[in-house]
Amino acid sequence: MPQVHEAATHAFWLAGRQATGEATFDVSSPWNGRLVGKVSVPTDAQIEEAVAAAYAVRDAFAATPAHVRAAALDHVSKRLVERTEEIAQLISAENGKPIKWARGEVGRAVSVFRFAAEEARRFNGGEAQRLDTDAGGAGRLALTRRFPKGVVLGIAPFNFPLNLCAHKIAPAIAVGAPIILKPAPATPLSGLLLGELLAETDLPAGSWSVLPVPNDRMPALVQDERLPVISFTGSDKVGYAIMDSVPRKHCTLELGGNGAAVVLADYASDEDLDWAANRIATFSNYQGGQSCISVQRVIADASLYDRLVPRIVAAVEAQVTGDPSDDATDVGPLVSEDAAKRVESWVDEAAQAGAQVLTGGKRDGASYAPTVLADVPAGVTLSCEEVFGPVLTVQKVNGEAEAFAAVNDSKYGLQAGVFTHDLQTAFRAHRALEVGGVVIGDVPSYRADQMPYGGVKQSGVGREGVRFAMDDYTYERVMILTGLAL
Ligand SMILES: NC(=O)C1=CN([C@@H]2O[C@H](COP(=O)(O)OP(=O)(O)OC[C@H]3O[C@@H](n4cnc5c(N)ncnc54)[C@H](OP(=O)(O)O)[C@@H]3O)[C@@H](O)[C@H]2O)C=CC1
Ligand SMILES: O=C(O)[C@H](O)COP(=O)(O)O
Repeated sequence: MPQVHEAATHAFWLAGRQATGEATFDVSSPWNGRLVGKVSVPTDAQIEEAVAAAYAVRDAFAATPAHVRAAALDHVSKRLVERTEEIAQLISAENGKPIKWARGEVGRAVSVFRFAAEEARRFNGGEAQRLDTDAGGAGRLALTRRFPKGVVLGIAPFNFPLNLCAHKIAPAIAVGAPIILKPAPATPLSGLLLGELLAETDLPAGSWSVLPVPNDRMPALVQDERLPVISFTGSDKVGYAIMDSVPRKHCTLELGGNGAAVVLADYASDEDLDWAANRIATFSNYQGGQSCISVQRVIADASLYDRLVPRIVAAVEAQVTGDPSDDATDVGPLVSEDAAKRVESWVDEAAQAGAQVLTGGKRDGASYAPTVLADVPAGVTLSCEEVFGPVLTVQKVNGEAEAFAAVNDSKYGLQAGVFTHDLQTAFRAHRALEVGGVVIGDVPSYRADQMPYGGVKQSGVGREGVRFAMDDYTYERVMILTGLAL
């Protein structure tokens, strides 16, 4: 069985090579407090060195042949496959994520790098447009290709310590944009391990760095004019603070959500309700609910509400909680005891305001029991904010229009799931729901890594998903050829 590098001091990656700074911080398991590793913190001079190197290499990197970038991406993908078990254990140890979900995350990162390799080979063939549609354009042709906007600053959160780093790095390499990645301080080890794999490639020095920069030194990096693109995943509070502080930069913000699963009247057979209940229970609790597309709100038609809710409660109670390293565990701890205390306070607030706790509602250290609430009053925090914990609310509605209005009654708009068999309803949902993605016949928590992913309203701006992030990191530059025999 491969071993996680216990309590080793992890160097960071400065312009493609390992380096250490003057200080370190500890990374501990949220499950048992065990020290998982120590991480070296870059000094100001080292951060400057990484930025200067990325800036200096930007033109050369953009001009790298596609096969070089694709080969590097393929290499990382293959090495992730080879080291899957070790990396899954690392994710599980630093994040508290159950090992089966951690293995799934590594599998997704394998795909992200593979998709990026494929896209790198296809990217920028150019698009020709004849301009002789008017007399003034006779003999003229526009050739449009995309070029990097510049060095990318990627900021990743703790909930998918590997794959959300992959979603920043892989598209940047695919387009030839240098990237400086800041992993989340709670879970930096997976992002640093990605550096090990990148260091095995022929990518030019300076084209990538992984720097665990403390937050108090982030504003300077965010303001740095040599980094014109910021790709951030995390809370709306921090994301918008960053964007507001640099209004002239290109910011992609992938922020929170309070994902809704709608169960409509036609989804009423016993088989339908069992499927919906099981999917809802699984995906309100996966990664302890710490995914911005986890199910937070169930919006069920009144005609089936009384048959659905007991099934959901039973399926939630069947979730296996406990040690994240155990293959059988479905739900582990949250990222920290503070996070679990916050979830506890929101559930307690809702209960005091009249909500019924149908199951769960208990905390043990950093672990919070999978929880279902009904009759949650509109004004409480749980009704308005992203809970980011293993908690779901159930709500009764009359008909499709009321259900869709309830989904849209949120400041967030990331993804929604609609359980229906009706094609017309599916199209109406697609048109009516103010979200970045509508999943028909399943929960909102489905993300394929190659599809466009991102939100509207407070859920963010811009799209990730390999090709879409590549578009985001680049801009169109047109070349007009003249005097041609078109
Ligand atoms: N959309 C999503 O997937 C996510 C949503 N969230 C939501 O956010 C809540 C809080 O989680 P949290 O991890 O604190 O999320 P944050 O938004 O605070 O953190 C996300 C990333 O941004 C970093 N960061 C924090 N402050 C700054 C800053 N001023 N400048 C640059 N980078 C900064 C964080 O580092 P550091 O950890 O040191 O603060 C981390 O790497 C969650 O409960 C959840 O509701 C969180 C994570 C992901
Ligand atoms: O499945 C995923 O990739 C995540 O849910 C996306 O990450 P997010 O929770 O940060 O959106």
